[in-house]
Amino acid sequence: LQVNAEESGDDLANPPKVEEKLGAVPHGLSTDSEVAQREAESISRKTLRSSAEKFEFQAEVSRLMDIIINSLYSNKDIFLRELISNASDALDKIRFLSLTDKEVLGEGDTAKLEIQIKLDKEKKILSIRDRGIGMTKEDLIKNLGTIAKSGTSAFVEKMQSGGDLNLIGQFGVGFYSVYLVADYVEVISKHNDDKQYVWESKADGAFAISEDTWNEPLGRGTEIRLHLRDEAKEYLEEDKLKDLVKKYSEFINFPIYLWTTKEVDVEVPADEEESSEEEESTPEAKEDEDTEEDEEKKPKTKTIKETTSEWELLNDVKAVWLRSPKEVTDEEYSKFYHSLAKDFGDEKPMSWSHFTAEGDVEFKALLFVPPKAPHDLYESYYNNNKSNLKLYVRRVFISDEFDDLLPKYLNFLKGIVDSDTLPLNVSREMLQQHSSLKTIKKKLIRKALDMIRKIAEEDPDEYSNKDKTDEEKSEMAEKKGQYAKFWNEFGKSIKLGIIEDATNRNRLAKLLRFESTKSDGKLASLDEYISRMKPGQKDIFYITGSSKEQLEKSPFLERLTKKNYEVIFFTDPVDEYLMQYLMDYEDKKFQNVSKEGLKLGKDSKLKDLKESFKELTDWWKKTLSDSSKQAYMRGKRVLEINPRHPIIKELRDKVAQDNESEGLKQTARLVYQTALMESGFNLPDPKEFASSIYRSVQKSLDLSPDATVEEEDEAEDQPDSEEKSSKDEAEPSYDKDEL
Ligand SMILES: Nc1ncnc2c1ncn2[C@@H]1O[C@H](COP(=O)(O)OP(=O)(O)OP(=O)(O)O)[C@@H](O)[C@H]1O
Repeated sequence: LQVNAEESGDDLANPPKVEEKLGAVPHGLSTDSEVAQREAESISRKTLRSSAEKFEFQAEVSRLMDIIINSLYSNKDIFLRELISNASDALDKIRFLSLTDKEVLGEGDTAKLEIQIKLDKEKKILSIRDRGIGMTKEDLIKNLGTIAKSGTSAFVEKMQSGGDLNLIGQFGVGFYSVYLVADYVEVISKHNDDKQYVWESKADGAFAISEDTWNEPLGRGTEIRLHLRDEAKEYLEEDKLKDLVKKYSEFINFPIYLWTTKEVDVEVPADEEESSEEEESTPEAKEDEDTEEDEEKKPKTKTIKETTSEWELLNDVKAVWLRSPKEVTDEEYSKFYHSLAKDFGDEKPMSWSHFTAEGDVEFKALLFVPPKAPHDLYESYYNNNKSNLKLYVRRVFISDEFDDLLPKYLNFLKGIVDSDTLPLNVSREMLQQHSSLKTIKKKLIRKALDMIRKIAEEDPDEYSNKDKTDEEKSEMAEKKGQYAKFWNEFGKSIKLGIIEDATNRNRLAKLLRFESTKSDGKLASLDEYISRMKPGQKDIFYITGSSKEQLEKSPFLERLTKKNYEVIFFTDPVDEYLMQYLMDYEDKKFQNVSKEGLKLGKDSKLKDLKESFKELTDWWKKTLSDSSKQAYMRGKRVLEINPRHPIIKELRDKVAQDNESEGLKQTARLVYQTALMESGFNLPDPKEFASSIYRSVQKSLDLSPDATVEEEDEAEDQPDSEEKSSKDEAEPSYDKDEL
């Protein structure tokens, strides 16, 4: 008998009620046994189970809950999407584990990856259940109360300064929004590694945990029961819940079911007495006796109302990124972004890029530029490589914390990547090492930078739209000011990109914006700067400082503005650092106008040349003095250098082209090293070497010191000291006599 009982799963000491076995009692909602237990303990919703283990919430969490429970915030709906999103995350986690171990899913209903919502109008309970990963006792204690996440205090601060509760999900504390609508909450959870537990709290500073011996076993997963406040009764209406799921959770990748109850008309056999009574009491029946007689031969039926319940699927499980971009509307993209980014503000994403990459590595991706930067974008910038992209492999969610899918400076982007090329049944660590990731990253960067460039191109404030049709112009009007908005939110990321990403430096420099002496209070780009350069102006001038106002008073600036040169204001603390990396743009060098010895116009080339040779000569002299007797002896056999020497010729050509990539200094060093090698380490006489190269290069550039050091009109305007230093520099500092 016992063996049979075990097989059937029945507990003889505690036989389940017939209704439970048939599933007539809505799953997991308060059962009679629980009510009985609670009544026996004389516990009302005002007290927690006396037998439970009690815990105090961490102080910040407690403050957060106080804020939520006392909030007058009118949009209380948000709790549902937060719970559904948590349920979906838990399902993603178990599905991921099942890739390498099928057993974890269990069998029968437990293996169904779905979300169920049930309402109990009588007891005013709304419950949401998932068959996700579940929580162990320890998880319940840590996740729902004792470990405050970094977002907790940030969110509390935000709320205290009038922030929007709607953004709760972005701070990673979405669960607590349940207290917008409930005054008592139970979380029943079963993890594969532990027993089933109940967490409960009235948001009064404490929560309790008990091993669950009275509810229906969940198999695996979590059920959240919200005991709704009186003023939140609307969440017991099926239609309200259907609307909310449609509105907020349309893009959840697991089926969401609602247990719906309907009254339907059912034909049932009418009983004999009833039908004869009816016949007698109906006068018309007598009149139509003939017809009635005919009908009497048929079985008598009647229509009655019957209540039936069934699971109704509320969402269409579709992956937006798998659809063709032509089929997806702007509104759908926008809604998908909100659900993906847990950003339920009113604003649309600034832009998106939906594409399929083909070739060796195939993947689909959908990237978004959010309307606003998240609160903690730069907080842990230097030790956080995690991108905000969700990685899927063949529709299966793998991770949203994948390292290095995008470079750090693009971490403000949100989106998903779904690859068919990556393997499914390997660990996250192995996937992280997969060679295809490099290709994916490269393509994502390219697409991301294109998407940002388009924000600028479509912004009428950025480019003249005189060649556009009226229709195009009205479309563009919507995008007015978008790039300035982008720059305001994410400009720093672009600057960090210029610093970190040498490969894409030029592309990123195109996206750079700044104010300048000629930008008229607006933002300007480097291309605009170049288009306004004076004839003969070779360099891009900039000045750095803490504010535009302070810089406008700078005497260095005055010298240039007098001559109508445009000067860029770099006022962000990161700009100094940025300019160490951004050496040139479109063959134009950047010149800091507050550096000593600034030359305007073509003389800067000569200055560079002189600097190169001075450096070269210094280095040379040092080499000579450092070298041993042997080197000195070698040096005595002087290498004959003449202008026709191939190395000298190469140097001349490079200087004449003003080859930016090599740089004069590097070229000079290179030439000297090569000369050394070629001469078999016979060191030439430094004086002779320097002045002969100098002379020959000068000749080829036709730069006679006297004629070119200063533009004539400039010399007049120079303050005395600068004039002097310019003149000094006019003499080659490594002329024979000086050396
Ligand atoms: N249904 C659930 N199944 C399993 N674990 C859950 C469930 N709901 C919540 N949790 C756990 O509780 C934690 C806290 O949830 P909470 O909603 O406050 O934050 P979050 O899910 O991390 O972030 P967000 O609010 O952005 O969704 C989660 O990180 C998760 O570990």
